[in-house]
Amino acid sequence: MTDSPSRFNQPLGGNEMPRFGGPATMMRLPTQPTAQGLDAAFIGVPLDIGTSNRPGARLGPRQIRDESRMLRPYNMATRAAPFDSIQVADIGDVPINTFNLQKSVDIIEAFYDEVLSHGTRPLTLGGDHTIVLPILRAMKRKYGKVGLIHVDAHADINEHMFGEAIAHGTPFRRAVEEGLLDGERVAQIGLRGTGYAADDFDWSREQGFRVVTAEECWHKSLTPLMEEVRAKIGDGPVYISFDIDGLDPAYAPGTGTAEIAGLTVPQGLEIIRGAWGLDIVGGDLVEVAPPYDTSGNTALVGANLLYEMLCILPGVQRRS
Ligand SMILES: NC(=[NH2+])NCCC[C@H](N)C(=O)O
Ligand SMILES: [Mn+2]
Ligand SMILES: [Mn+2]
Repeated sequence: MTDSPSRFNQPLGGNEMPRFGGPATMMRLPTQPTAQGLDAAFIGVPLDIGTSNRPGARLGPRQIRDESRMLRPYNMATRAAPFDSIQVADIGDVPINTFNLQKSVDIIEAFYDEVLSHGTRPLTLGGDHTIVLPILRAMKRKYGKVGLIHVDAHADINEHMFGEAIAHGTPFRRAVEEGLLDGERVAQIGLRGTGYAADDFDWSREQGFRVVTAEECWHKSLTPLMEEVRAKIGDGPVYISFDIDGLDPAYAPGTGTAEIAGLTVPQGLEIIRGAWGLDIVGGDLVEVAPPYDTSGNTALVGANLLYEMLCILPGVQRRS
């Protein structure tokens, strides 16, 4: 059966070009210089000068794109058909200034203002978690305050790091201070490890966040939790920020601030799939550090999670 040619961009097929060949874009999709005409865009932010331990996330976008060559167009678990439904492309990387974090934040913010001006929903390949702050600033100008589904081992609500307000451990405190988030519509899932004080997670709770520690997730499906999260998030715009270190280091070793006893990959999939039906305005997958990812499997997991975010975007049909 020969399908009529789609009016939407298609990833280059694994039987058209060997998976180890072809363009080095996300899912080997077409590329274009801006988000004009796109419903969704994959964007790389190759920044890691906000990291506090292992470096390397600057190489995350390139590695996630490389490992995304294994992805096929249809989601066999949810029957989502993103490339039959919406227009998607890879619009490349944000030209950050790797010698100046503040200037990079400004560059990222301006880049996402332009992307959002087209009504496009960005799916971002990080880079370290600092990048979510400028993205959320742009989101506020487009949508007003947004809800947040945040997967992470860390709350990333530090007051500062070495006295600096901007780093990968501070973005969500800055976001609350700047009025970018609707605290009552925020869930942080996977928090764990050691802290600077016993009440480190309480600041999130004081903002109205639903804090789900890793211990609360152990040994169970997260599908029931996502029913609660969907009810909390409601109908308003919501952003997904997925720090790959929310997963256990056994499944995602290639990351900069690994913490033991994290989420499984199936639980990560349940979280994203459980957001189906929400008004997802964008998402990111951050903190993949290829120099510590000798097998490439951390980047492979990241690529799959970004694909799952694509599959739950508004407008993406599911095949009956
Ligand atoms: N996005 C991240 N990986 N954040 C890591 C922050 C680490 C932790 N908050 C610390 O201060 O040590
Ligand atoms: Mn983290
Ligand atoms: Mn983080």
